Amino acid sequence: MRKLCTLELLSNLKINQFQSMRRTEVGLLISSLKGASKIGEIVDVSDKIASLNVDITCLMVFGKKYADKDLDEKGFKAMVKETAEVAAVPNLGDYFPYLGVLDLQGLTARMKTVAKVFDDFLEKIIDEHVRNKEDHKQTKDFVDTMMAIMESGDAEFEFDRRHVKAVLLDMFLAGMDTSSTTVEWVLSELIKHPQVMKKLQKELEDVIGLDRMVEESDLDNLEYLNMVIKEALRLHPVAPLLIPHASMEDCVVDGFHIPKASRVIVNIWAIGRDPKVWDEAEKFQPERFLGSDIDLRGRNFQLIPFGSGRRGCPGLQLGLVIIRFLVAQLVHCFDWELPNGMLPSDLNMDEYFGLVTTRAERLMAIPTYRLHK
Ligand code: HEM
Repeated sequence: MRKLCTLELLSNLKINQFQSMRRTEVGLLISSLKGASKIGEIVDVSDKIASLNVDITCLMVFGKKYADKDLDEKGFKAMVKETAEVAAVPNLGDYFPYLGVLDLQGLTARMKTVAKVFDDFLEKIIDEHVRNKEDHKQTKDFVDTMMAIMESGDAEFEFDRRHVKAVLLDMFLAGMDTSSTTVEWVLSELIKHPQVMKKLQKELEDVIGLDRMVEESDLDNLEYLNMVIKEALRLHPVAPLLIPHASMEDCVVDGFHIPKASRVIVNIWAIGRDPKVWDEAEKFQPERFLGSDIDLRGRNFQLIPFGSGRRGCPGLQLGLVIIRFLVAQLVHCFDWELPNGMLPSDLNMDEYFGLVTTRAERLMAIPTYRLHK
């Protein structure tokens, strides 16, 4: 199943097919921020980024944008937040199975409610795709791709409508919060460190100039941008405990005996701030990656925001394209100021813990447009 997703949904070819969609959607965000810039409006940046990511994810997975009310009266962001929260809370039933049936924390009940909402929504979307099957779309969304595999019978394992729904939900949840939360953290760190912001803007000016907007094809030429993103992911890995793993064999790690079938939780948040590994670990200093070959692909265990190995994130490439493109646009097109004369150093960086760890407070800021056109 994982191989199928990697090859059919998250390959470079598939990522590139959605490039013009991302360009259009990010363009819409920039236009709306430009409007805010004209009147000096304070913008809820967290909300703007999250909404953009809901749209990008819906278009890629389901083929069209959905309004909040299409999911449930609570809406997408609230339901995704609820899912991440329920999934992250330690469940007593996992540790004392005889307590599981009692559901003392009410987690099973909450999970069932969330599952029903998503299931109804996915059933509706699949039915729509079946009805409109004859439409000849230029780019197949994830539902089309999964349904085609199901109908062809080519999968070498059981693959029916239940599996299609499971993959769609996985892709939707995994892709939604992670990229937008990372962009929020990167932008927060940049606003908090104006000298880093200036240096990144200078790179963007040198490579792109001020007469046109950034394109995805520019991203490989933006070295400092990559360093900034690595540094933000070191301090703010959005999945601070990765996803729980299980040891397949008895093993010894760093002198600790880990019996087969133990639940293993890797605290990458702590690794990212470990003073034994990083100089001045608490400081935001993208320059630490200058000339270093540490990358984000899971080879360097001191920096594994996407996990590592066979269960590492298969959406890494897609996630990085979205983050790099969006951060580059936001920083290239605008200067950012905090509201009510707040100093950058006073920006609150508290975290709100969940499977995905977000900012505790929304990021509010005033954009000023800085391109020539
Ligand atoms: C900033 C963006 C992202 C970050 C930081 C991130 C991070 C992670 C992490 C830490 C894991 C767990 C790895 C482990 O436990 O070893 C994971 C798993 C996963 N990610 Fe991502 N991810 C991002 C974006 C995406 C996107 C865009 C998608 C797809 C649309 C995606 C799909 C998945 C899936 C399906 C898994 C489960 C893989 C498995 O269990 O085998 N991720 N991700």
